[in-house]
Amino acid sequence: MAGSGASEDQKFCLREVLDTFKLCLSQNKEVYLEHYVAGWRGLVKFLSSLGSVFGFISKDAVNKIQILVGHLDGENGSQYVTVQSMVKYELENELVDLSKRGSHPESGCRTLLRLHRALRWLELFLERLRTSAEDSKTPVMCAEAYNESLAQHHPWVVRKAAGMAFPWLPGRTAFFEVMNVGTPEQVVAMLGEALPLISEVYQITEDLYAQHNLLDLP
Ligand SMILES: CCCCCCCC/C=C\CCCCCCCC(=O)N[C@@H](COP(=O)(O)O)[C@H](O)/C=C/CCCCCCCCCCCCC
Repeated sequence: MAGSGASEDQKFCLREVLDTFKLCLSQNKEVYLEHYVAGWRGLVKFLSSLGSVFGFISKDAVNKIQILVGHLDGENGSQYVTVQSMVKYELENELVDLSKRGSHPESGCRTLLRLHRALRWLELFLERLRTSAEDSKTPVMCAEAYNESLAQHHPWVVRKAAGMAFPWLPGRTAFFEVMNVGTPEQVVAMLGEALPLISEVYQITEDLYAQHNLLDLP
C-alpha cells in the first residue's frame, strides 16, 4: 500500500496540512510565507509516499520550497514574512525579472507563483475527490484538474511526463487511507473543511499578483 513503511512522524496527515493552511492567513488577510511553505512541505510528504514515479514532481516542489526558505532565512528575511511584504520588497528593489529571465531567476515572486499555480491544481483535484463516487478514478480526476490549471503553464514535455505519472496514482480507497484521517466519510468532511481555506489563500494571492501584473512572470 502507498505510504506503508513510513514511521508515525513521517506519515502524511491531512489534518496537519489543514492546520498549516489555517495558520497561513493573518487577521488582515495577509498570507504568511512560513506557513504557506510548511503547507507545501506537508503535501510533498504525501507525494513522496506515493513512490519514485512522482519523484520528478516532488523534486521540483522541494526545490521551490528551498528557494523560498532561503529568502525567509536570509539577511532580508524580515521582508519575507508575508507574501504581501515579499511582493512589495522585491518590486521596490527591482528584484524580479518581469518580462524575461535575467538576473533574478530565483526571486520569491516567480518561485511562489509556480506553487500558487499548483495550489489551484490542488483545489480542483481535492474538490473532485471530495465529490467523487466510490468507483471514481483518481488518475482521471488528477488529469482533469491538471489540464484545467497547471498544464496551461507547462511545455509539452512536462505535460507528457505528468500524464505518464498520473496512472500510477493509488485508487480512491488507498488514497483516502494515506490521508490518515479515518473513514471515507471523515475524509470527505475534512476535505470540505480544507477546501475553503485553500481557496481563500489561493484567491488572496491571485488578487495580489493580478494587482501587480505578476501572473505571467517568466
Ligand atoms: C491533501 C492530500 C491529497 C493531495 C496531495 C497532493 C500532494 C501534491 C504535492 C505536490 C504537488 C505538486 C507540486 C508541483 C509544483 C510544480 C511547480 C511547477 O509548475 N514547476 C514547473 C515550472 O517551473 P520552472 O521551470 O518555471 O521553474 C516545472 O517545470 C515542473 C516540473 C515538474 C512537473 C510538475 C508536474 C505537476 C503535476 C501536478 C500534479 C501532481 C500529482 C500528484 C498527485 C497526488
